[in-house]
Amino acid sequence: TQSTRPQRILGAVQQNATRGDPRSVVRAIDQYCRNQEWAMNVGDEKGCILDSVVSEVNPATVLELGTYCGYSTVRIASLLPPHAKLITLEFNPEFAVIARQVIAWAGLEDKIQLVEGASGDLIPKMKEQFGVETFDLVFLDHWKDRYLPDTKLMEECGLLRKGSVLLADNVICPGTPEYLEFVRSSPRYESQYFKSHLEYTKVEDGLEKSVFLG
Ligand SMILES: O=C(NCCCOCn1ccc2cnccc21)c1cc(-c2ccc(F)cc2)cc(O)c1O
Ligand SMILES: [Mg+2]
Repeated sequence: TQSTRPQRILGAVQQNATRGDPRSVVRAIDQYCRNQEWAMNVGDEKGCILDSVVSEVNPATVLELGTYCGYSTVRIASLLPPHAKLITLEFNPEFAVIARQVIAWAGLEDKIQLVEGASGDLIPKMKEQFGVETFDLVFLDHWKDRYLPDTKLMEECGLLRKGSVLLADNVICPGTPEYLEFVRSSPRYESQYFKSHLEYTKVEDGLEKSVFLG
């Protein structure tokens, strides 16, 4: 029976990455997706921008919306201080099955909690079910038309504090026009655009970093 793209990405990790070495997992996925078949990981170029923001924020609590195969999950978690926690939400059960194995290969299970379901349902349960107060960093990489409603929902649920950083992937391609308009015009956010390219291509894309001002 035909394998799926996520299954082939997991295979590339198991064949080319060293167990317990997150950076080798990241490298193996980038090499596979650049040389064999494209996949919607944040990728190496935007990944460097992601790394710099994670290192600058040095977050104790991270929320990732959109796990896919766990590439950015592993990339972020590999930079977190001890005892820091990353919660990642994935809607697609098949992606979740693969991501759990990629996260395990990287040896980062203790820092990462993968939760399956829709952000609109799970965000209101964050405090009671996952013991979260507020998030220091949120990486938005899920359905592009959910970035704005979920940002408003996180505000309403008291999950953002003065200084919380939102980092959004794909603000140009596929694009998140309503989200961009909101964070760039709202007095409650200080936004900055990091120009880059769509993963593994020459197409323009970028990350938008928005600091919640409270
Ligand atoms: O679509 C993309 N990502 C989203 C996946 C579904 O996410 C669904 N999803 C994941 C948690 C979650 C929680 N609640 C609801 C939905 C939830 C995505 C797409 C492209 C892309 C660019 C050019 C193309 F020609 C084709 C595709 C690039 C990216 O970097 C992306 O991230
Ligand atoms: Mg993306």
